[in-house]
Amino acid sequence: MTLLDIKELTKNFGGLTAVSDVTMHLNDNELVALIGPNGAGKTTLFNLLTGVIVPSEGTISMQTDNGLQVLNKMKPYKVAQTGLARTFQNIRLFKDLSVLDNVLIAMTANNKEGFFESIFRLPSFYHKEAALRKEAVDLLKIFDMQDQVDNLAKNLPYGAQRRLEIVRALATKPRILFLDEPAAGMNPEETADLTRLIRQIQKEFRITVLLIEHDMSLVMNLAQRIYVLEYGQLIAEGTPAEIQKDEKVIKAYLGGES
Ligand SMILES: Nc1ncnc2c1ncn2[C@@H]1O[C@H](COP(=O)(O)OP(=O)(O)OP(=O)(O)O)[C@@H](O)[C@H]1O
Repeated sequence: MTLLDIKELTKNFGGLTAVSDVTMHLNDNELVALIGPNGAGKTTLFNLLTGVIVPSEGTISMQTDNGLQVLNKMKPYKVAQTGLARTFQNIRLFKDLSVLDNVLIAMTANNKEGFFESIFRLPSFYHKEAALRKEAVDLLKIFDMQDQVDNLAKNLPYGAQRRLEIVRALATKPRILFLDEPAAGMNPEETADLTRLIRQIQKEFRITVLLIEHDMSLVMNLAQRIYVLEYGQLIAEGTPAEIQKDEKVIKAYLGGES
């Protein structure tokens, strides 16, 4: 089933077309990669899909519990409520808060009830808080971070900060998770761990994952399907085996790296 449908999407910045007439889709519970050389328009596409910027043309529609919704002009928090979550290229944690608080904030951002319970500290507030804490710790366990719950985010090693970002995105219970260069700056061992984790969370939470990544071993190991962007245009779509053989891709991207 198609979960996210993107039709003829274009974004102009003045005279520059950063994303040009892109049509693509994401199916339920699939793991897709978006690759392309520097400046190809990958981050701009993520920003369009998550409501950070508004498209110049085209449509983005998402299959939600309330039927098909057009996301084009929605604010980012509204887009998030339809079930989209993302991480950013540069780490955006609350660095002076604990690991656990970072996750709890992400969880409660989507929790609309409980105003009076929390103001008056009713017993139900404490029950809910205990349940949320357990849920947060369970999530952190999957990422092998259960021993770091009380550490400040800023004191975590770099790889752990990146993992915490993914935990925070997952804490919002998304149907689609966008990961912007999740392995950037990681060493090979951390990248291998991350590859396993991404596969595990996609299966366990039955979510769709779209990731931007420059690390080709991660992409080829992990993705079921790959889209390739060059100068804002989609130049190829296919399985990792197909993409590795694609003449246009070799010329535009992979060829440049070998
Ligand atoms: N807010 C903006 N205003 C003007 N130009 C922009 C803006 N954001 C991006 N661009 C331009 O759009 C093009 C695409 O940039 P984008 O960051 O989306 O590429 P990318 O594929 O994510 O690159 P990288 O792999 O280096 O992160 C680039 O030429 C960039 O300079």
